[in-house]
Amino acid sequence: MTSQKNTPMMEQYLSIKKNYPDAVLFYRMGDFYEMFLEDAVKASAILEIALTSRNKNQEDPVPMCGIPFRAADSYIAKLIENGCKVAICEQVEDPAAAKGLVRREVTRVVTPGMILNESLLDRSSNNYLLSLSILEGYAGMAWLDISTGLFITTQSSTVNGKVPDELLDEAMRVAPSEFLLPDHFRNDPAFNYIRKRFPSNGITWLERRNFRMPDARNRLIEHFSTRSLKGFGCDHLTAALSAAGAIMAYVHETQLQDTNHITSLDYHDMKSYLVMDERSCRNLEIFKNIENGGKSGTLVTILDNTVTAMGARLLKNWLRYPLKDRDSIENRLDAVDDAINQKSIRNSLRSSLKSVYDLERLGSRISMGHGTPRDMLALKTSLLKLPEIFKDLNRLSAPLYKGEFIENKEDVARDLTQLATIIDRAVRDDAPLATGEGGIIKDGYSSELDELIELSRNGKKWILDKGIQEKEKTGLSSLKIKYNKVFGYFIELSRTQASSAPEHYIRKQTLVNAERFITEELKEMESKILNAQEKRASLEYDIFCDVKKEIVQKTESIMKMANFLATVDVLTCFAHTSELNSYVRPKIVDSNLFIKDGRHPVVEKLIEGERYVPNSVELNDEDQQLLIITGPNMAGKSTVLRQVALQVLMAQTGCFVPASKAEIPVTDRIFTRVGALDNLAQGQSTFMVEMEETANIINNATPQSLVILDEIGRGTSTFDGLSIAWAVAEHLHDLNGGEGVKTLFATHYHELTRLEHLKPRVKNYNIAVKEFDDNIIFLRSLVPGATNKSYGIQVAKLAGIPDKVVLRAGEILRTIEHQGDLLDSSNIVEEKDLHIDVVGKAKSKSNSKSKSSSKSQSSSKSESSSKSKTSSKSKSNLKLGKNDEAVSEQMDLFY
Ligand SMILES: Nc1ncnc2c1ncn2[C@@H]1O[C@H](COP(=O)(O)OP(=O)(O)OP(=O)(O)O)[C@@H](O)[C@H]1O
Repeated sequence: MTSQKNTPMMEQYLSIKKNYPDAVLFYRMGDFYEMFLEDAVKASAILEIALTSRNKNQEDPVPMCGIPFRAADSYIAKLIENGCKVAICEQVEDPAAAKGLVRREVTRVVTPGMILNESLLDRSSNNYLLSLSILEGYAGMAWLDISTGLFITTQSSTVNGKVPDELLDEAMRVAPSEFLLPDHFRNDPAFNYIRKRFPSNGITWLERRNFRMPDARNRLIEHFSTRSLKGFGCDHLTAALSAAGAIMAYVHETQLQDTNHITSLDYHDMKSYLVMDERSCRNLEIFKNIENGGKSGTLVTILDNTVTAMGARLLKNWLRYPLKDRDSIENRLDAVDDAINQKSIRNSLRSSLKSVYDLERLGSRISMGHGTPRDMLALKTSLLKLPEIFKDLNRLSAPLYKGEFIENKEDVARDLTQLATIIDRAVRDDAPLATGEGGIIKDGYSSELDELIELSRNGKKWILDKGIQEKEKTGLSSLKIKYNKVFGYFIELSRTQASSAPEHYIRKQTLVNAERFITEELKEMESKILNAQEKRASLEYDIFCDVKKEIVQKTESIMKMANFLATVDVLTCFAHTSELNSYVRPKIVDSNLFIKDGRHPVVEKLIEGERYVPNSVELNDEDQQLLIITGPNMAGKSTVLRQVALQVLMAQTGCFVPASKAEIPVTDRIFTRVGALDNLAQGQSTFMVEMEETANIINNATPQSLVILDEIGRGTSTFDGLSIAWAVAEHLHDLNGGEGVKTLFATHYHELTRLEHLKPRVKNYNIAVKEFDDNIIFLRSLVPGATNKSYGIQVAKLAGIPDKVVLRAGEILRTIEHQGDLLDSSNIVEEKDLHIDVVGKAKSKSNSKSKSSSKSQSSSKSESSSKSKTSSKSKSNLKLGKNDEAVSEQMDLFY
């Protein structure tokens, strides 16, 4: 489009648009946001709205589409979901007062990580923007939730100049909706990881200068109005500050308004928390289930009985970062204990907290200039609940309820009481959502406003009264005050009385029977009445802004209180959930883990038609550090494994646990290798994922870790798998200079149970079942000792595999068990030789003589093949089930 052809409006549009090339520009025109050119083509397709054009009849029509400004939120949400950014361009002067084209400016840019609108956010989740930077041998990371002001940073040493895995894992845990990466790394393979793992999350490439030090640091200092960042404990962490400073630059660039609600930068010391990588979070179904990524069947849904949105978010953060400091864990447990014992206080607290709105997001919205009168009312309602809440808290004894960790507690309390009073005095209880039409401010707050309200309410009455007063004063009986569009209000006298009109009456019109006059007072009043509504709305808006300023000044106090109330909410929620589900207080110990009658917190709630069978587990550093757990499919091996991991996690979060007694040692990492979660979409095979996870465990587990291994080696040939499983079990036992690591190892490789005799701290357990005819009954209890049966075929039958196939599998299994050589197919009776008799038993048509001769032949064959192939480790040496001596013998070779 050439500039000669452009209208002034289009010129204005293009000059604004050029600063926001990667955003869809919402250009405000009256009651609509219009989009033009490529933006219109793109947005109309996503939003499914009509694409029209400006200058239709000209050679070069401009594609356009529009949406009503009142409905903008839902359209913005749809564009964001589709990976777009939206720049909102408003009219920044009154169109009526504007000379020529109305001035317009972009007032904010909405990106996936920069959402403030409540309707676009999940109340119980933080919405993070995360940035990464590499500087001077360190990788820094910072993440911000602009909707709550939570701002965190951390850093680690780089590995071969790259972002280390621990930081990338952390990024996965944070799960941001938008990444901010340095532009100069656009082609750096180190960042492929992010591109691969977060294909649907927006990546914004930011110019290098935003990450540069010392500018990044200075930006932060300026924002927090501090002299250094020492108070935040991160003044020396250059890479962390580079990442955080870049976030701040992006905030300034996109928000274009105050961000006072970002009151601190928290340094996240990864070493202070129990580490659980993203895969383990998935494996243990803490936040998302494995089946479809939804919330059902997750730990968080069982534990989350919080009553505020802030509490729900904090609970997730606590679960994401369980503590490692024993005193801090005990502090939380004390508080939960206290609230369990004081049921009536707890109930009263939870009922008060229910009336507390989302202070973090309210505070943020108001501070960024988006607050509505209703937000103020919500803030007031919440603040007015504080005295009741603190009265209850004072009746509890645990230190965490005392709010002692609220810095300058007295100032905060005073600030918030003042604020509640100001809002209460100023804002009407029935204030509207919007600020444009008045009806916000209470009578009596401002005499000027009262007069305006009085005028707009009683304007007509004033005129009527004025007419009566004038009539009385002048004694002119025909005097009337009337109104028309031409003159506004005027006084009308009959022709006969018109000559007696007082001198200050100004003649305006002569009619056949009457004369019309105005007076200065009447005109003054008229303009007051006619403008009253408009003036009232504008004065109310000014007062509303004044109240807003008061609130903004106290943002820090609001945020501190929000955080405190969220903590109280989570602690009382833990108490409520623990009582509801009969959890017990775990004893935090030094080394040995002991859980008596433990239950899986989720499975116990979800199983139907069966009672949950509790199980006890002990892991110690003397004689049972690595438990080999065998048992049939479906017996409950995975459930026991996960329940132990979840109990450790719950205990270190500060929650009670589902057991009759629990001693939990402070654990530094929980590693899990559970099931087969394919990462095919990311180009990794099931086996590759399994081995990567196993390698991660072997390389990083410490004596304080807990390792959960569920059937490793399953994704490859049985012989390879068994060998790997065996070697991994040995390695974990001998890890850390022989100290070993607490491990629960569930397996179908029964050969592994031999390790109990070979390694001092290995102990066999199995999940008991009862055989009954050809069926099994699951007893679900974990008992000492090994089992050597898988009952896979019985389970297949339970799962609905057709009888014919089940019977055939049984026949094959028996043959293999007797002959011992899987690959020698000549041992397997031909399928056509099988038939199913009326009672469902499979029989071979071959007579017993031929069967036994074939058996003896194959067994001698098997023996010779076993001998000849041992050294070459051929797969044909595979033995399954009871017949495992050969494999065990081979394993013995390693000792
Ligand atoms: N202690 C228990 N009490 C009652 N039901 C249980 C218990 N443990 C497990 N279950 C039930 O058994 C089902 C199967 O358990 P799980 O997946 O742990 O078995 P598994 O032994 O790991 O099976 P596989 O070897 O096939 O993976 C669970 O989904 C649950 O419904």
